[in-house]
Amino acid sequence: MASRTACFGSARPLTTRVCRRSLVTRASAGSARPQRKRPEYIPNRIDDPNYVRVFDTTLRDGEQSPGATLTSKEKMEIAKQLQKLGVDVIEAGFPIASPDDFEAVRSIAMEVGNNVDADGYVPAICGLSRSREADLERAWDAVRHARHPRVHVFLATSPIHMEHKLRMTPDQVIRQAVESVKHLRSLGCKDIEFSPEDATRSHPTFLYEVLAEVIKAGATTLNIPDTTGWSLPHEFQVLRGLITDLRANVHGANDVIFSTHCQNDLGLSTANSLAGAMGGARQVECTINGIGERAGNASLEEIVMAIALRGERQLGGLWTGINPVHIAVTSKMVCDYSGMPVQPHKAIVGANAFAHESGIHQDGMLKSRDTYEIMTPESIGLARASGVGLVLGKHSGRHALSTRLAELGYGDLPAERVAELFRRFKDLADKKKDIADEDLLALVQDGVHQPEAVWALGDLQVVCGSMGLPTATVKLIGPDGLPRVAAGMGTGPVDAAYKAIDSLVRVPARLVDYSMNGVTEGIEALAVTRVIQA
Ligand SMILES: CC(=O)SCCNC(=O)CCNC(=O)[C@H](O)C(C)(C)COP(=O)(O)OP(=O)(O)OC[C@H]1O[C@@H](n2cnc3c(N)ncnc32)[C@H](O)[C@@H]1OP(=O)(O)O
Ligand SMILES: CC(C)C(=O)C(=O)O
Repeated sequence: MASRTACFGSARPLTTRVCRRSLVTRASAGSARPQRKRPEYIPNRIDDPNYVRVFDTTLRDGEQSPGATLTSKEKMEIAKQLQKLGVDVIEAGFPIASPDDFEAVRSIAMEVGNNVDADGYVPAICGLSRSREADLERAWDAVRHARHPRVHVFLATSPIHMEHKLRMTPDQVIRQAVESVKHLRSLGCKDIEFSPEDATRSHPTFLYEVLAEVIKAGATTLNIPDTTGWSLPHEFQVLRGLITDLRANVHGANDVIFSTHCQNDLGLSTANSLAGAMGGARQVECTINGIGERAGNASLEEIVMAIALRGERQLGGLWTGINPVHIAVTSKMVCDYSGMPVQPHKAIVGANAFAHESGIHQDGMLKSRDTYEIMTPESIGLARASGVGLVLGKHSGRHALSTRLAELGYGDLPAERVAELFRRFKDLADKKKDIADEDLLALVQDGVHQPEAVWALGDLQVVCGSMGLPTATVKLIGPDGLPRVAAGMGTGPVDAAYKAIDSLVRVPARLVDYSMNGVTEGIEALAVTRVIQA
């Protein structure tokens, strides 16, 4: 236990240093690429043993999210953005699914798949296919004009899928998998990914057998899909054993890349993907914002930032070619085009990911940002909306309020005035969830321009509707501090209230005009009221 504490104690500052050096520098350099040059794209080999390929499947698995259909134009825009982000492989769709999907994959392969970026890099473009000749040919047709065309063929290997869905015996599955890989080879495809669907619920010896056979047939990437999100991270790490066995026993297994594809049914997709990478996978499949079938897929931004922040020291030196400064824009684009909103507390890209509402946190942030932030918003391409991202609300303290007031130009208010504003701010925050800048300005200006109160409002009750006369009952606290109550009737609720007030203050007047303009937004908004009496 003692050594564990020591380990965590010494790791934190180092992590922060890594973050500051490798991310903030990169973020401030705008669109600069990661400092290391990523290895050349070779289908079955990566020349840097620590480099993890990022395979983005937003346009395929992501699009399988119910309600997330993308048009071809939107897919093209996203693909271009994914290239900017630095993904290694773009799975652009499932070409047999529809003529439109075929066309989307084909045009992405032609355009993005041949667009050499400033560093001489072009992403591989991949099409998904079932283990059927017509599918394979359609997928190959769609991607073949890319500089690095890839076909991803899948066939389920778990007993439940083989028996109930495919209605095939294990022998038939092996034969069909091998024939598919060979067929792709015969078409001229040299970059072949094979996925034993539902791998994590497959029998380990059968899984081994299928993988060994497809390696011999010519597959270049072997993906281990956790199709139902069933796996636990420590189980995913046993991938190391599978890889070691295959490499020791199967000719050609040293020249293939292993991959993860983790669904999020138990919320473990990021953890499983990282465990897989620790186990030897050098490709991670993921989607922007974690969208995907059912509970979604592993989230690209989570995996990438975990590797960026912790890869150097805690993940054995792993790194990716992603330039995190493009994450925020990509996330927003996918959110807008897919219509899949990002939950506010989503890691990395949620609206609250860099927001601080509690007084103690805000105090810490004001003193030093790394008290509560392990990365900067700038590192993922977000400009801070204001100051250090403080959200003022009922848990905020004086430090945060004074800082925001100073940022709004009220840095020289006397201490008593700040104390009074703090009290009114807390009252308002009890009624209103977030206090916006406009709320604060209204509070400050209200105090500055208010005449001194002689009568104070105690309570007010108004009854009005389509039946009868509007009536108001008002309780006022007089100059002597004593309460007085009166009722009035009027042409409307405001007129009735003023009639009641008039009867108490005994300054006869007639309501001439009344208007109310919202200063802030929402149902708890502050408003400016204008009353003209004669
Ligand atoms: C785990 C995953 O995410 S896999 C990807 C899932 N994505 C999608 O399904 C989206 C796109 N899909 C589609 O547009 C359609 O399902 C199509 C065009 C692919 C197929 O449509 P249909 O021919 O009408 O078949 P349908 O979808 O109803 O049924 C699937 C068939 O494929 C078979 N099948 C499923 N997986 C595979 C596979 N990997 N290889 C070969 N056949 C398969 C099923 O057993 C079933 O066969 P059957 O018709 O002989 O019973
Ligand atoms: C096609 C495969 C990789 C897949 O999406 C899954 O198994 O979830």
